[in-house]
Amino acid sequence: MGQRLSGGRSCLDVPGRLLPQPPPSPPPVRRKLALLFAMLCVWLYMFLYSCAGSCAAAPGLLLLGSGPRAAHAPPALASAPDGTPPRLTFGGLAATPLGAGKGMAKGAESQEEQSPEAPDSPSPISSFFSGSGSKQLPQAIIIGVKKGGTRALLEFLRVHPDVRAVGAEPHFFDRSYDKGLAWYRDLMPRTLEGQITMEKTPSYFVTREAPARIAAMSRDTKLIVVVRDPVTRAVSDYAQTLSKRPDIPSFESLTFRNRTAGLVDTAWSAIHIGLYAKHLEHWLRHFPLGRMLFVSGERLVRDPAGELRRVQDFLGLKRIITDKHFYFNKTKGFPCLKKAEGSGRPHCLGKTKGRPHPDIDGDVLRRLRDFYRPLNRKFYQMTGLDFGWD
Ligand SMILES: Nc1ncnc2c1ncn2[C@@H]1O[C@H](COP(=O)(O)OS(=O)(=O)O)[C@@H](OP(=O)(O)O)[C@H]1O
Repeated sequence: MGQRLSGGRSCLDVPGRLLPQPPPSPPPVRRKLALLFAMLCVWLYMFLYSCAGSCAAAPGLLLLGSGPRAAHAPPALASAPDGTPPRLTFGGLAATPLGAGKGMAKGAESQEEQSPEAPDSPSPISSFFSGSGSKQLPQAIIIGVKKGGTRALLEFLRVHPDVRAVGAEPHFFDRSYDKGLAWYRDLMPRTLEGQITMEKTPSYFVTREAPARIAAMSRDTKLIVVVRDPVTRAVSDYAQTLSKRPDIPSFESLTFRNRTAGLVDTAWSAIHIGLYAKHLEHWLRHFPLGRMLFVSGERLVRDPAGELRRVQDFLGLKRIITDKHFYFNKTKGFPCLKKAEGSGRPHCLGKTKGRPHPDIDGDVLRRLRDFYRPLNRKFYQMTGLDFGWD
């Protein structure tokens, strides 16, 4: 103490810099700069927030720069005033470039293989906005059919800024219904005002309980069914199973209950799914035809923009997805996106879409065509659309 006080210094003599001092007031220029920066941040936040719903709709910004938006068009397939559906022909359409298809074993699961085109992880831009908006139950569902081209349709639709969709198949109305609608809603991506929430689960179309369950959620739900020649579809289904279980019996032996008698085994799921008229009857007990849109799987390959136009009209969306969004990839043998949603890079569907189909005995295919013909005709009548499979 004495030491500290020596030299004539007391505690009171400690230099001012060691005592608590009030913070120096920032010079006016720095204060103004800080204020300006804060205002800039607020403005930037508001700008980006509004962009999530509106700027993205401008094709020149986040899409392809594909020109002005087309005007809203009326639904292409509105029913006639007397309730009879209009007739639209898909006749003369070529089958998929790879021709005849593939199938699956009796009772085989109908879940889509996990593939890169079923992304659950949001794109960087969606992650940025993941905090905004709210989760809604889907207003539109792609309910089928398995191997019809459902993944291609959903991936193409996702390019639309007003469509938000779950990547993986939720299988809520067939496998997880007991989990409840809150669970289902929680699977959905967040949407902003004016955006449509969608999902696809192709097995719904053949699930007996699905129509009533979806109607109980909302009778206004829009239902999309991608249909494909049931014979090619069956072969495609078989090829999928064969790729996982190479030891399954031949397509020919699974097709018939009694080959000599020409008795087709309708219990085999690859055949059963193609009984479109029968499945549609169940849906029409719960939904009017006007709530359903039938997309031609063949035309989705041949003219994706044409089918996407019908789908956008049906969903009440602006016609933003056009032929400018697609190119034909010769190696893949299918149309691909010039710029995929989120990445902005060219994007084809993965290897599990567009597989080579095994060779099937021509006589078996002919007999299957004969089997499906009357059912296809009934389906054309019910939908008012001729898909040209015969
Ligand atoms: N653009 C494009 N690229 C690749 N594949 C396309 C495309 N458009 C339609 N398809 C056809 O989609 C068929 C698979 O149908 P799904 O996606 O409905 O299959 S699944 O039920 O989800 O497993 C798939 O069937 P396979 O050719 O038998 O593999 C394709 O023919």
